Amino acid sequence: MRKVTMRFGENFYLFSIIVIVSLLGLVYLSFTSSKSSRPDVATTTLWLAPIVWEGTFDQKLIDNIYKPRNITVATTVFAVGKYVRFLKDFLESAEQHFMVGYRVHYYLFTDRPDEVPTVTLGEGRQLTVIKTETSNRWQEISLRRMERIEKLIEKELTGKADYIFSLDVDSKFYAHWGAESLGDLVGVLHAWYFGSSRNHFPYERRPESQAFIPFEEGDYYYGGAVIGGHLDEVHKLAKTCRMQLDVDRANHIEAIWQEESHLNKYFLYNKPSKALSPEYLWDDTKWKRSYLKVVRFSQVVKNYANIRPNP
Ligand SMILES: CC(=O)N[C@H]1[C@@H](OP(=O)(O)OP(=O)(O)OC[C@H]2O[C@@H](n3ccc(=O)[nH]c3=O)[C@H](O)[C@@H]2O)O[C@H](CO)[C@H](O)[C@@H]1O
Ligand SMILES: [Mn+2]
Repeated sequence: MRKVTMRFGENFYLFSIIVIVSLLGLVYLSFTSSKSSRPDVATTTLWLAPIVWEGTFDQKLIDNIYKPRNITVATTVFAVGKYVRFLKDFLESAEQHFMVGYRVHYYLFTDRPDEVPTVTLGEGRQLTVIKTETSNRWQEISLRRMERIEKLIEKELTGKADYIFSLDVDSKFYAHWGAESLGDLVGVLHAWYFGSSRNHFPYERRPESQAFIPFEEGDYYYGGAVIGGHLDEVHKLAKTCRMQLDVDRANHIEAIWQEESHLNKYFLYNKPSKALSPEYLWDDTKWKRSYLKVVRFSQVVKNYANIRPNP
């Protein structure tokens, strides 16, 4: 009889411990899984594409997915006229922070090949200089990128690269920019318009332009300085924007922010599969906001009158 009581006592003790440990486990799990790592910002778009912020991804897990695929990331950079002066900082900082550990092939378009600085590239990284003509209008230099990207993908990249990024050269990398940025079609949320309501976005508002977006439409304002994605998707984007730019040209109209306006129109009807937060396109002149935990890539301060061929 005594033995039975003892066994019951022991079992009860063990049972209580199991219950307490399980409860603590449940509390821990519900706490860690329901708590968003970034409650201060939206981390998905309304069409459930991720918005990439510091704290929303695990770099090791992402590298485990992309590294075995042995991918190549083509990266187009335009340095026409005096913009060659930005190349050194751009390339040196890219070698420190941009897609480190991945194969990167820079395609550098310039009218001044002799002025391209020598920058030591890491393993698996290369640079091809492509001579291109200049223009006496900066707007033209900027918007012509679409057609050059379109042709580059058609003539050069098929079978040689998997992803492509087009990046503004008047910029610098300050921190990690890795495979978390890859996706089928990738746009960046423009730092100056992030958080503004859409009627404040500087979309093209004249219906005569192919880039026209009415006031009651629009999701975000995307920056023209970063366009990315899978080769096929970026080819479709560049070709469509180039065709729309051609129609505008024939109608003697230039969209307010040139190819950036056409890009915004494109993204309105062809939603990006991933959006990069303003961490990926900040501006050195902009006051750092509390949501900005890290600046990865930022536009450097420039004297427009000094470097552009026209006002
Ligand atoms: C931060 C951002 O989203 N910037 C966009 C914005 O102004 P930005 O003021 O950033 O335009 P920008 O002067 O940097 O020109 C865009 C790019 O074109 C190239 N370039 C331009 C002029 C020149 O003389 N030589 C030259 O090489 C260069 O690669 C430069 O980075 O609007 C432009 C279109 O109007 C582009 O969409 C830019 O990407
Ligand atoms: Mn720029």
